Amino acid sequence: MLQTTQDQTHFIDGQWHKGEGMLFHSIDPAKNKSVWQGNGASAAQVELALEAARKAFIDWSLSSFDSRLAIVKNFAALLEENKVELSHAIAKETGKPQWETATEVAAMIGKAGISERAYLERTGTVENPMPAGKAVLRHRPHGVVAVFGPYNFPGHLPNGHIIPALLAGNTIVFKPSDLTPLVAEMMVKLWHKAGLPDGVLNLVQGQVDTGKALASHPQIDGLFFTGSSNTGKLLHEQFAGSPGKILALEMGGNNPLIVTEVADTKAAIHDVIQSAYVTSGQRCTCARKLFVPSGPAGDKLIEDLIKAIKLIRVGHYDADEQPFMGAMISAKAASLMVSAQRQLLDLGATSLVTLEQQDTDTGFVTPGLIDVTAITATLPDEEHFGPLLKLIRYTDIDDAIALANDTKFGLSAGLLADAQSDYDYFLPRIRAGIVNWNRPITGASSAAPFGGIGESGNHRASAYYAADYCAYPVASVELEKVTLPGTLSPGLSLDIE
Ligand SMILES: NC(=O)C1=CN([C@@H]2O[C@H](COP(=O)(O)OP(=O)(O)OC[C@H]3O[C@@H](n4cnc5c(N)ncnc54)[C@H](O)[C@@H]3O)[C@@H](O)[C@H]2O)C=CC1
Ligand SMILES: O=C(O)CCC(=O)N[C@@H](CCC(=O)O)C(=O)O
Repeated sequence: MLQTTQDQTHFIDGQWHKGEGMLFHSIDPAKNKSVWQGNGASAAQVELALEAARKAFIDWSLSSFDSRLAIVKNFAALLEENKVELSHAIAKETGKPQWETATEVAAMIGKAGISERAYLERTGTVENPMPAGKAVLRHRPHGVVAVFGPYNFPGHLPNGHIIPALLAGNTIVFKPSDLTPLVAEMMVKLWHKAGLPDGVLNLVQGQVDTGKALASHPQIDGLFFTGSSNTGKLLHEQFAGSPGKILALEMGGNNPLIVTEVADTKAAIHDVIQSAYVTSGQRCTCARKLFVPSGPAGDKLIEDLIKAIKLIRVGHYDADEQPFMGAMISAKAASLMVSAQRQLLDLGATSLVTLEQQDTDTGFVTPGLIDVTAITATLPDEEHFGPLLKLIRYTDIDDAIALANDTKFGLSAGLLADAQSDYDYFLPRIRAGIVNWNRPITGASSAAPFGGIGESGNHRASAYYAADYCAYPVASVELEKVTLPGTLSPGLSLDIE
């Protein structure tokens, strides 16, 4: 059922089509083997997908919430049935270890129930009595929306837009990352099997040209994007002058993690590693800057952190002894991390644990820790999307917080501190959409809003709040019969007979 062929690349109006655009393929970054190949969707095929979504919109949006929910539940049940196959495909296409991709599929399954609750709580129907009649709040779907997904969670993150969008009654054209087409194809096959009517969810695969054709098309009523800030900003520019279209951007971060005083240094080291190196540093929430106090306690923490980083197992996604870190998404992404490290060293940083690409044909890199204390004034405010953590030593917490906030991004931030008073000080001063205390800053909950400030997003938080951008409110005052009010406004008379 989940087999792939080159003739089944795009799913438009309930049918699989061969692509008419550029040939592209996805590569297993751990084994350097081709996983999937096909031709991207041409602009004409993108157009067909949008027409199909438009045609399907009326019936889908008028169907009952319960009937839409039933299909979402079928999909969740199919994910459960196919979880091993899907999690193995994610591992193969991204290099992430299978223990981790199993958690990705579990998050996808959990999204169904969470989105149902969010829909009812945030966008349900509310009635309030009025002196004459009642006030009713309802929500309507936007229409045809485009969903763009990133490669790092090729199942979970697009799914986090797709499920709430469908529950709200929108129809969709989905453009996944061109690095993970297999996972997208498998997901869409499961939706079809779940009973989604033709045209409600369409899949167009391809590279930037396909993305541009979709994002710039006048037929979309909205676009839900998870990906890099660079692409998100391009989309934002493209949407300028279209205030009637909804744009939800979930983008990158340059996230700080500050340590003050902690008794259990092993626990602190665990939380640092989980924040910086999980998914080989390829989470938007990953810690990029670690602030540790100057002095002997900080020195000891760093000494132990270095030892622990050197013990992190890096390896194949399917190894019997599972690694903590798999390969990065591509050999190119790995070599970009080596270059980023080189650039920081050239600026005057000191390597404490050197990130190394294990061979130039694969995405394997070892985790790195680099002391950038001497170059904070010239530190580039860039998201280095990989396992390279920058260390900054500080003496004054206000300086540390100021440096932590000295970024155009604002996605996640964390404090490791035993004193509640430290957190009380930190929380109102740090600028981020996710602020954690004594917990890793990765692994955000789908049951909470998920989004950042600055260039991390555009105030359209996802996860629990995705319901908000999937529907617009319609406020009505209603009275069953046209009725004359008891008192007329001054100056009005209806003595007309
Ligand atoms: N805030 C959040 O929720 C999350 C953000 N991210 C961010 O995503 C990035 C990694 O994902 P990537 O796949 O590299 O992102 P990306 O921006 O390269 O690609 C995202 C999607 O946009 C498409 N695309 C790329 N250029 C386009 C263009 N000019 N016009 C239209 N579509 C275009 C891609 O094909 C893909 O489907 C990181 O920056 C990470 O921080 C990742 C996960 C979660
Ligand atoms: O979208 C949700 O349901 C919750 C947010 C989430 O799962 N975040 C993950 C992955 C996102 C990323 O960082 O790429 C996390 O915070 O680890």
